[in-house]
Amino acid sequence: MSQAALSYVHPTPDSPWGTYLSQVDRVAPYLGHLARWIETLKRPKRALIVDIPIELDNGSVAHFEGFRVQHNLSRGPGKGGVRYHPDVTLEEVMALSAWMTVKTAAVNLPYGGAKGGIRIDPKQYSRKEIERVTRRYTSEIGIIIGPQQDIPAPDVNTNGQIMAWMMDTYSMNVGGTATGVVTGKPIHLGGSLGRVKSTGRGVFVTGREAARRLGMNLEGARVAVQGFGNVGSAAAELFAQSGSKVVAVQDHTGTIVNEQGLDVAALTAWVKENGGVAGFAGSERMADEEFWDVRCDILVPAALEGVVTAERAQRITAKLVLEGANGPTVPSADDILADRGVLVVPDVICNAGGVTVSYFEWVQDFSSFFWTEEEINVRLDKIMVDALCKIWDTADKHKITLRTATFAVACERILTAREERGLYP
Ligand SMILES: NC(=O)C1=CN([C@@H]2O[C@H](COP(=O)(O)OP(=O)(O)OC[C@H]3O[C@@H](n4cnc5c(N)ncnc54)[C@H](O)[C@@H]3O)[C@@H](O)[C@H]2O)C=CC1
Ligand SMILES: O=C(O)CCC(=O)C(=O)O
Repeated sequence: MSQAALSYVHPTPDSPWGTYLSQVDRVAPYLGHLARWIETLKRPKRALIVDIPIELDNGSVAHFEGFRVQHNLSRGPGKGGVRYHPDVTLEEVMALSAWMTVKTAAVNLPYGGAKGGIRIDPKQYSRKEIERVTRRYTSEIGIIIGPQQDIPAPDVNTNGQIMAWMMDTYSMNVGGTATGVVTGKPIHLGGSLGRVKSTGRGVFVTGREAARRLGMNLEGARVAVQGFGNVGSAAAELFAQSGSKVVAVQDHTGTIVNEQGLDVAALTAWVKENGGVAGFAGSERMADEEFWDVRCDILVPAALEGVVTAERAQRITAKLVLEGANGPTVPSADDILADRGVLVVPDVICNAGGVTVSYFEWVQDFSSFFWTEEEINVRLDKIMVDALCKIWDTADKHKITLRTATFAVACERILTAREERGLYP
């Protein structure tokens, strides 16, 4: 019997939750007897909405909406980042948490999926105000997070400092230092070497493997990157180090191009100093919409959801799309790219490097024994390559896209755990 749709969200075909539901529907034929559990994936286990009141620096009081959604906990504690953005909604956080469930299973980490967010533009607030927002949010979601329950991490507009405040607030509330409650922390507070660049590194590793299988040489390959934050900048740096030419970069301040290849190290320093790519000396400015027409071999969307629309999918010149962002491609665009022979390495495997090194951080925190950066990068590389290999074989076997294949591998693991744990009578 088909189940009623959730009453508290109203997804459209291209909205984040609508996109996710369509991805789940596409995997159903490949799940065999486990398909009877599929409804589990279509509703979050738990969604918490919190009010975050803080005193602003000018003495007035402001309220912010905060969310923490635990989509699925069948394979272990919840895991997933916290986003600070003015457009955050419950529906978006639900989708992001669901993609975490699929992602952690795709790389076989012992986690479920969760995500959090606060509806705030952090650029409008002082450091002290952001600290107050973070501490109040952490206290409010403290009833459902914990090293064995749900472990937040950085996402858009959050970073190691915010994780340090979250760790400190949670620790104060439980009465003892609990480093394992969040990952992506500063190194001297139990953070892991390699975590900051791990998501971008994972994007590069899956890109390198996909390019090899496509017979594409990275040396001289033209790369366009949307989003030059944690994920986009680290991926761009590794492509540049491999001899690729990063010809275009877009962020919230504008779009820049250089036919000869941008100096990625200099651009990174510029963005750190100036807050965005606009005005970078070694480049020309381009109209934002033209980014999607840039002649390139590899396209890396590494900003926000829903940017690869059906219309843009017709124009993209790349042969390989590496989804650094979560949910950048809407389902209709996915179909167009597949028909045009453009290979998409989907978010749920492509950007899994971050959560993989978060897992390493969590393990290191529990054992209080820390690994070298080389050990971390070698282990990360192996996990990503092995996972992609299994997904590729599944795609070949069923003649399906890498996205549906990733869902097939992951959902089999999630629903097997669901079945083995059973239902409480
Ligand atoms: N940080 C992490 O470890 C992980 C992040 N992701 C995903 O990667 C994506 C980027 O995350 P981060 O790099 O961490 O965030 P970030 O906050 O470090 O950077 C975000 C980037 O997106 C750009 N951006 C924002 N709005 C834009 C717009 N309208 N047009 C073009 N660019 C825009 C910003 O200027 C910035 O360069 C998100 O989808 C996130 O969920 C996925 C896995 C892990
Ligand atoms: O590092 C983590 O735990 C989660 C990172 C994240 O939010 C993501 O992969 O989208």
